[in-house]
Amino acid sequence: MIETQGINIEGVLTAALKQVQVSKTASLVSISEKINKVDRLSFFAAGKNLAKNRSFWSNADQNVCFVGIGDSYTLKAERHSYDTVKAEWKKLMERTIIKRHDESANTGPIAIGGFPFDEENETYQLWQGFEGSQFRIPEYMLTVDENGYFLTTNTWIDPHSNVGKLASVLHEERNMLLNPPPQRSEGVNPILLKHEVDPGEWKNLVREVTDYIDNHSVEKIVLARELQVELRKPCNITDVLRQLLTNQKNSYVFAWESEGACFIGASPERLVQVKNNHLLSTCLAGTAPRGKTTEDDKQMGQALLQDKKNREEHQIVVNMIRDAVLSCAHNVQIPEQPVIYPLQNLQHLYTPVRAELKHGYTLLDVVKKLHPTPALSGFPQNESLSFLREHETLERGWYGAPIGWFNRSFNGEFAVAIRSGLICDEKASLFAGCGVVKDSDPEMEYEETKIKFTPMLEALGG
Ligand SMILES: C=C(O[C@@H]1C=C(C(=O)O)C=C[C@H]1O)C(=O)O
Ligand SMILES: [Mg+2]
Repeated sequence: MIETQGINIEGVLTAALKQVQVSKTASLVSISEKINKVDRLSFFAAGKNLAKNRSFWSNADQNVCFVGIGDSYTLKAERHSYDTVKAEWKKLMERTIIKRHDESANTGPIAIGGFPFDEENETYQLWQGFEGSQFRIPEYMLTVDENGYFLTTNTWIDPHSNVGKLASVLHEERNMLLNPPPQRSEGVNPILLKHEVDPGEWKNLVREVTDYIDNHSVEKIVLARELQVELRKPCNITDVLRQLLTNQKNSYVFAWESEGACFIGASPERLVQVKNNHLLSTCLAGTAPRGKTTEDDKQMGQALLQDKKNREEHQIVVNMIRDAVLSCAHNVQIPEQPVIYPLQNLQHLYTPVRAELKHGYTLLDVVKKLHPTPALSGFPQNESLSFLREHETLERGWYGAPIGWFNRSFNGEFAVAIRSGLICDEKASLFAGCGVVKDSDPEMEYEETKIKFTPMLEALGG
């Protein structure tokens, strides 16, 4: 018999086998337990020996963290993603056997993944492996939260499974992950080449948008651009995560590997969190650099709070999120004025939105209502999306889209995947955008996007 930290895996699987032999269908078995402290990045790095696809998520307060190794199941949807994912997840949960030996709300079968920025977009040159919406339940998932460290093991069992063999494989792999060799940074991997994709054309497009806003009933359009980077050696994702976690406070840090590529970033923008019907969303738009001295910095923050153009950019987001949240929640609370949200390289205008979800709505319904907010597409949503489809040459893929997780009862959280990049070996494409309103100046918007590349550039060693 194999015992791990008080949990008898073979026993759990034997009981599960009896169940599936009665139902005659395969089931996902999800076993979670409390474990001793393990370094999250060492766990992530050790996972490379076991599986191609790893996932990483840390919330902005760094008190909820998931590290996923492999996929025991991947949910994919190309169309009507939110409804499809929701329905498929419910079906999967009905045939999942859950054994929990812990007190955390963040263990058991958890789906980690993302939606595309625009479902209508079907050209996937850059984004191979990230087609449509994809959520995975990792084979092994480390949870780190306020209650401690937990391991969830997710495995399939069918009426013919050899439980003894399965248990011994799981045991061996878990041992490997839970006793990882200590991780040290591989050192600097210098950036050899930086290539901004058509900056001149991009500034022209900003001008075109301001003209367009003057002549149409559109208030804001968010334009994004790409910076291509080449490193000396293939990128070490663990090192990039370490940099982001250390330097980008107040940010969600995420990584999602697929087909040899990794989408990774440190986003300050919460889309929505749902915890037992409590909803928390965020309006984040309006940007200024950080000052060099404390005095300077404070003054720049004050100037941002009073700047007409940035306040307009921000207010458009607040209005839309308020309407979207009102349609599915009550007790909606939104402060009158934004405050400053400070980041390592820049500061934003920030307004939190709190509410109670109405009966019948889930996290995914709210994501559907919110995405894309005017912080990422513009306003009105349809008009700005049509403009982007016609004029933006960048393939946004998962950039600017909801990325996050949810559990069996649809508690979870999504961030907006900005300050991010897609890395494949020694090559990376970084993305940054900005809200263009009628008073936008192409040069200033260009500078704004330039600073938005810095979190990823610094993390890559530039
Ligand atoms: C689009 C991005 O950021 C968004 C645009 C902002 C702005 O224009 O002021 C600020 C925060 C984000 O909502 C990005 O970082 O790529
Ligand atoms: Mg802006």
